Amino acid sequence: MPACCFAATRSWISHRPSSELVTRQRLVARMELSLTRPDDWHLHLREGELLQAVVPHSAKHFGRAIVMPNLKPPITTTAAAVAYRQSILKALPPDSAFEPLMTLYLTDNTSPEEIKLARRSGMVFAVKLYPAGATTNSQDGVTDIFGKCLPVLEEMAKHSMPLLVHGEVTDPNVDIFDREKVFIETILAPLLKKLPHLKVVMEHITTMDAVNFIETCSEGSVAATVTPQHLLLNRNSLFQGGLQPHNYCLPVLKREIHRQAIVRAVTSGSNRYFLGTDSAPHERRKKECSCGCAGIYNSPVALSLYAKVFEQAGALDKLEAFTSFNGPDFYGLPRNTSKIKLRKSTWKVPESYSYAAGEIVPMFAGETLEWSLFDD
Ligand SMILES: NC(=O)N[C@@H](CC(=O)O)C(=O)O
Ligand SMILES: [Zn+2]
Ligand SMILES: [Zn+2]
Repeated sequence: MPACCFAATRSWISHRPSSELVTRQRLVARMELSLTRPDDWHLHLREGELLQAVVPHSAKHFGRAIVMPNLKPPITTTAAAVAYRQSILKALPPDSAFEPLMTLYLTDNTSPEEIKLARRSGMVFAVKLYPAGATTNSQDGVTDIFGKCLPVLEEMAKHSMPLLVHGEVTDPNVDIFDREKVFIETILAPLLKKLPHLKVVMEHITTMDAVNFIETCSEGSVAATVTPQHLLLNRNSLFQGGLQPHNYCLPVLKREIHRQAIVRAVTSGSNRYFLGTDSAPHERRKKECSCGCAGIYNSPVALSLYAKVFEQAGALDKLEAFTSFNGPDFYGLPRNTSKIKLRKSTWKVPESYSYAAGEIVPMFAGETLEWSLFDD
C-alpha cells in the first residue's frame, strides 16, 4: 500500500434517482486524499505589504518553504537572511507553524567564510545561483561562475549545502526557448564534472533536456523542482485569445512535448523531482503593462493543480512522495508529521487578491478547480 491514503467515500444521493445522470452520480465516489503536509521547495515571499498579503496562503498549505533571496537588495549574507526570516515569522498568521528555510543569493563576491556562517546559523539551507540578467532581480547575480565562484562552491560541497540553480544562459543571441538546454550543456554539465560532490537543485525545470540530464546524474546529487504552470501549460497559453501576462514567467513556458516529458518524469514516482511552486507575486500593474514582470502567483492554487496533474496521469498514489517526501529527503531534513486533506470538490479561484498596495492576480483567476483543501 502506498503511504498516501486514498480514501474513496461514497456520497449517495438521497432523493429519487430519476435519470441516467442521477444513477451515474450515485456511483460517483467522492474522493479524498490524506497527505503528509507538503513543503514548497521554491517560493518568493517578497517583503513589506506584499509579504503580508501572500504568506498566509503558503502557511495554510505548506509546512516549510525554501524562500528565495532575490529581494532588492538581495539576501547575500547570513545576517540578512536571519533578519529576513524574522520579518517572515512576524507576518505569519497567529498559531501558524510554517517554517521559512532561508537561502543566500550567490554573487561574484560571496566568500567561503559566508558559507561557514550560513551552515552554522542553522537557518540557511541553500545558496541560489541567478546568472546575472536571467530573471527578476538577478542584476547582482553571477557573471562568471567558473572564474569567480569555484572556492565558494567547493565549500558548499563540503557542507552538503545545495546550490539552487536558475538554469538559463543570458546570452541575447541564444533563443529564449533554448536557454535552459544551453545552460545545461555549457554551464551545469561542466560544473558538475569539476565538482562532482556538489548537490544541485535545478529549479523550475521546463524541458525534456533537463529531465534527460537529471536522469544521467547520480541519485541524491542532482534533483529538480517542478512548478504547476510547467506541468499544466505550454507556450500556447501565453498567446491564447491575446497576450496573457499572468502566464508569463521565467523560464518561459515551452512546447507541448516538453510539458509532456516533465509530466512523465514527475508522475513516474522518481524521487529526483519535488514540489516547488515558484509562486512569484507581482502587483497587478507590474504584470499588465508595456514591460511586464516575469512571475506567476500560484500559492493558493498549487496543491489543487498538482493533484489534477497526478490524477490525469493516473498516478495519484505517487502524489505524496512528490509533495511531501522527496524534498526533505534530498535536503536531509525530516519529513513533516502532520497531515492535510484534499477533497475532490469544485471551488472557484478568486479573480484577484486585494492588499494594502494593490491587487495580485493568481494563476487560473476566476476558473473552477476540482481539488480543494479542507479541514475536518
Ligand atoms: N519565475 C519568475 O518568473 N520570476 C521569479 C524569479 C525566478 O524564479 O526566476 C520572480 O522572483 O519574480
Ligand atoms: Zn528562477
Ligand atoms: Zn523563482
